[in-house]
Amino acid sequence: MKIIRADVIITCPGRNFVTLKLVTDEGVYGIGDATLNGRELAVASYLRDHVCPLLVGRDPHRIEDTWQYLYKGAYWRRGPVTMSAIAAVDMALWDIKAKVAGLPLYQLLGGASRDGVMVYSHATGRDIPETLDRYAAYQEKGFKAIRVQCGVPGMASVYGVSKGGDSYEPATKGWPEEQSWSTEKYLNYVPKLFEAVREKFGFDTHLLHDVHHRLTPIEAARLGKAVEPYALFWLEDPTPAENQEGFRLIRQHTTTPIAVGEVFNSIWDCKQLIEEQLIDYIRATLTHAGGITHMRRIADLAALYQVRTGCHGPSDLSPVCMGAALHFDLWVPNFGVQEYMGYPDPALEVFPHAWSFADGFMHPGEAPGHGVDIDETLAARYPYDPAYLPVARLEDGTLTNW
Ligand SMILES: O=C(O)C(=O)C[C@H](O)[C@H](O)CO
Repeated sequence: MKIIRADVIITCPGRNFVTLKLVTDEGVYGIGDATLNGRELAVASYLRDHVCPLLVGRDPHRIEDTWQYLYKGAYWRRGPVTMSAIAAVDMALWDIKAKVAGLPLYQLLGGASRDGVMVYSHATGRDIPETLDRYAAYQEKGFKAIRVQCGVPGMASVYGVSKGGDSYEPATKGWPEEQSWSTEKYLNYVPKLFEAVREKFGFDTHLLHDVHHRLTPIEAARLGKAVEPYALFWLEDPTPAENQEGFRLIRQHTTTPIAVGEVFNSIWDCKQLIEEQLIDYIRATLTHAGGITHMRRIADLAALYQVRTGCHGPSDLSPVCMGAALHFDLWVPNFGVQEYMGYPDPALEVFPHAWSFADGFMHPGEAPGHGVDIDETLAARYPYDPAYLPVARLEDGTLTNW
């Protein structure tokens, strides 16, 4: 069996997605997600100009060899662009292998370790009452785990909260939006949100929150300690993780579980955090961290230290990533939770999928492969539309972490 074509498809059904399609001489094809929010064309070019020509003629079954060939063969290792491109190839190859076997992908990984994949969604509001209403609506839909984010008095915009109060999409057209940030206002307010949730809804649903890299280690330690009574499932990205030793300080002060890793793209980014047990959940995911082949290595390392997975799953990773991630989640022994923000209808139409949701759990379905396809005719109706993630400044104008 040979790969005879490798195409990159860029489409914007509500937001931009980059998809790699590998076609074989036997007519079987596979697709992989290569979307890197705000830098989509860099990965598309990496694939089109440097990877696709190398794939034509290769045996699609040699997934490991192809992974090593693209990783070691480039000489220049790691980084989000390279690793997203490798991930797309890897996902497409696993899709092909499972289709040829006539099996859903999770069966090739080792079979199901659970009946369904617990997913969390985002309850966000401009203020606490609005967030509580959204929380109630997600509970009503059956979610067992809910992330909460809300507006902070005195701050014009806050990560995770849309200005109109509807679903949150951070990327904006034109130049990156400039947002302002005050750690003091945030730290003084956010514990009140958790208190209100626990007071109104009790402790039965898992409660999550994303700090989105905004605090220093000692500030994060203070927050983790202050919110211990609300028994969070996790506090995510409390401080930027380039400085992995910084997490020691957080750990010394609080038992609030910590989740990190959505901006990671290789096992090397996770190594110290996992080996020193500085985190409880690893958030790397298939598209940005080298596909199924590499995520399995990260999860296996994490399992040695009782760190569980909590794959990143925002609406800026395509439904292809979501489908493949659900197969991974159904199999991975040290599974924790999977993020699921959902997608606008046009995206779900461009990417027909086999997954399902019921009562807080998702299942990848039994279709051979990863169960997500692309309708190329429909995709062509939604041309690429440049958009950027925002940047954040402190109130005095200093650029800070968004
Ligand atoms: O889903 C999350 O936890 C995020 O933080 C989402 C990120 O802001 C988003 O993926 C950036 O493109």
